[in-house]
Amino acid sequence: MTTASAPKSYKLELLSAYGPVFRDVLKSPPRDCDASEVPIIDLSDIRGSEKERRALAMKIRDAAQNTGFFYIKNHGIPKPHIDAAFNQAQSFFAQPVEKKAEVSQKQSKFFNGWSERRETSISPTESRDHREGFSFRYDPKYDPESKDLAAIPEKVKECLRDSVVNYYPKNTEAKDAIIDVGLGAHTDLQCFTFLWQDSVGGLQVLTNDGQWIKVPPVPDTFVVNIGDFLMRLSNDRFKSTVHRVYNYAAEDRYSMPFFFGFNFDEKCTVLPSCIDEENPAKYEPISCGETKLSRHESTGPTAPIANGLFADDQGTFNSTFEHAQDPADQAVKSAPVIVLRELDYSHSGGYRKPRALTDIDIVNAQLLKEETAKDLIQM
Ligand SMILES: O=C(O)CCC(=O)C(=O)O
Ligand SMILES: [Fe+2]
Repeated sequence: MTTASAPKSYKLELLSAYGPVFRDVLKSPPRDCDASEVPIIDLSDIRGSEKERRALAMKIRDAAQNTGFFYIKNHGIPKPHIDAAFNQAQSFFAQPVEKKAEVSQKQSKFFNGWSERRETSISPTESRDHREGFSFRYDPKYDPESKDLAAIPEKVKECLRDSVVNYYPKNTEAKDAIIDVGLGAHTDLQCFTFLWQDSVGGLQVLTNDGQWIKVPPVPDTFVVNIGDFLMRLSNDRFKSTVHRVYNYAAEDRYSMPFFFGFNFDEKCTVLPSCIDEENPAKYEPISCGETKLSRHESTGPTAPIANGLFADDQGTFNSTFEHAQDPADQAVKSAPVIVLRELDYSHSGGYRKPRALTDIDIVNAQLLKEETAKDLIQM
């Protein structure tokens, strides 16, 4: 008798500006990255001779075209500033939930503020995110250290500097237990991200071959990665790479990403220098604000809970389940139903926009057989 071999890969659903995209991902465990995949680039030459600056620019270009992730060292950001920010992050998250709720992201029009554990679900294929975040936007107006605003070039003034501090609580399960993802698989939306991570580890990056690789902390470096808007600007020359976080450690993990990109009212258009006869523009101009809004709507508190099951344009249900481990979903175990929230998507303008917030008993609505519903709930 032949036994069917277990599939070696699974489909990972990702959110993009045009709706869901899928990647084949190997089921093999994450392996360590090597220096060719995520190089450490020394920025000391940034103020060197033209030759040195060119050589540095080429290293950055190669890394941006290869994995889209690299470390930078000798970046010039003073250690006391980083330590002070890290201390603030720890003190903020150590406060009681009621205190943090006073600055809840739910009250903000622009997605600033605190998001609680399991509030977001950045990856439709994975569990809810087991992390807390605090999002804010840098504005020199509120900077306690006055800055010479005239020194900032006009073009850069239009850019947005979004920041988050992330807190991934320590793992209290057994080392080999299946745990929730800290922050699910995603690409960053803006142009590029500078990420400071503490010494705990947990960041993983997806290679082109669909293998998760670990990008461990390297003292005194920042991780830099390319975001979606830079990938569009460069007509896909620079790679916006999928990444996620799992905190398997018995220690709390903190990270501080800084997203550099466009303001809400800007348009992201492919640069003329990245287009020629053989490489026509792959992307239409898009509104940065709308894209950002649509991403937040799809990942925030109202994101689908029974992720991976959604109707396509013909109303057919596609099952792309990988995990449905969310205890909130599993709470419906007692009944042979799966309640889908926010089932209804419009595809207007190429964005995946939630149109309505609905609770649907999909068994009663005869969209799913009771047996299948039970199987899905048990997964
Ligand atoms: O915590 C990390 O290492 C990564 C965080 C991240 O990817 C994000 O906030 O977009
Ligand atoms: Fe990210």
